[in-house]
Amino acid sequence: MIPVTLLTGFLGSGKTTLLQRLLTDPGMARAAVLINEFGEVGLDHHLLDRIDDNVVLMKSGCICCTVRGEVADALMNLHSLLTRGEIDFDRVVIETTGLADPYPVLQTLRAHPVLRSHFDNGGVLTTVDAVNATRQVEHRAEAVRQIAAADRIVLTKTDLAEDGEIAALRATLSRLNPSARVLTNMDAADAIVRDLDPGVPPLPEAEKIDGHHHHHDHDLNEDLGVVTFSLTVEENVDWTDFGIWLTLLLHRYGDRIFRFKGILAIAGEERPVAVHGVQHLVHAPVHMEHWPEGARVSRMVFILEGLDPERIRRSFAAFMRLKSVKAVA
Ligand SMILES: Nc1nc2c(ncn2[C@@H]2O[C@H](COP(=O)(O)OP(=O)(O)OP(=O)(O)O)[C@@H](O)[C@H]2O)c(=O)[nH]1
Repeated sequence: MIPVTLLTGFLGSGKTTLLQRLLTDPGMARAAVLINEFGEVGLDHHLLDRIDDNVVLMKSGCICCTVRGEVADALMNLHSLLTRGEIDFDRVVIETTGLADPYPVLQTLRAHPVLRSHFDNGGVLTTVDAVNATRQVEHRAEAVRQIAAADRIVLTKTDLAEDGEIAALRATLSRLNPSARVLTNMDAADAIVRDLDPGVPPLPEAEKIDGHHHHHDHDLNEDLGVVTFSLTVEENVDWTDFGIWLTLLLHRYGDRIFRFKGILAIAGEERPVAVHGVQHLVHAPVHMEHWPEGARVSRMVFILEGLDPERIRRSFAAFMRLKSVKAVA
């Protein structure tokens, strides 16, 4: 399986600049790059030094309508070139336009009948502009979605921001997506590349979750805004029931669930099982070796938009017939 890393981030947040730097790392020597740009004529590829057969430019008028098809076609092309021995690559990086929601691309990778057997989720890397992100997060839903979907965040333009601004932004990021690892443009390319594949998603430490974060988003015009919250359960969870509950939940509210991650104590399983997903998409569950912090307690984290966390807590407790479900504040 070939990992596909999604490089996303708001307009002008430094995706191309970062990509250019990452491509100098030996770990990226055999990366194929897809660039998906908004607008008639792509420019970004001119900015990348390494223009060769492995860099494919996708032009996309309206990202929402065409991204799935374009990405799928481009990956299919890459794969047939690979099997014919015309090019060689061991990973793919897709740079999306600054206005893209990463979710459709993740979903394409997962659901496409052919792609799903060749390509794997290689993680979402989101660039966050230390100078402008605070404002973007307040006004633009895409910016929040990109941060929520991230496995790794790279803070860019930290050289232009005050220490206080950076600290405040880090606090905002850890509320919006407590489990994303945050690096900066000051980190060496190899440190960022080494860290690309998400593997088992790290869950936030309990103390990092600070309950309900209310964030007003003018575009969404939802009273509740974006809320991050977590649930803990002491009793074992029945895997089949959980699957049904999660399917029903995502079917009904997937659009409003930017991200969820969980470590579950499954009845009949010694080891913890990690689950995670983005909107309607659930990644394959992973068996972990150890319980983080030693305790066998199920924990789930949700990043919601316009959805009352209490509704999720109640539905989970009722459907699963569990008594010990707590929302962590
Ligand atoms: N000072 C400074 N400037 C940066 C940094 N990263 C990016 N820039 C500048 O910010 C501008 C936008 O960077 P790009 O890499 O083109 O951003 P992008 O996210 O690819 O932009 P779009 O594709 O238009 O969304 C360029 O002028 C970069 O030189 C950084 O870490 N520090």
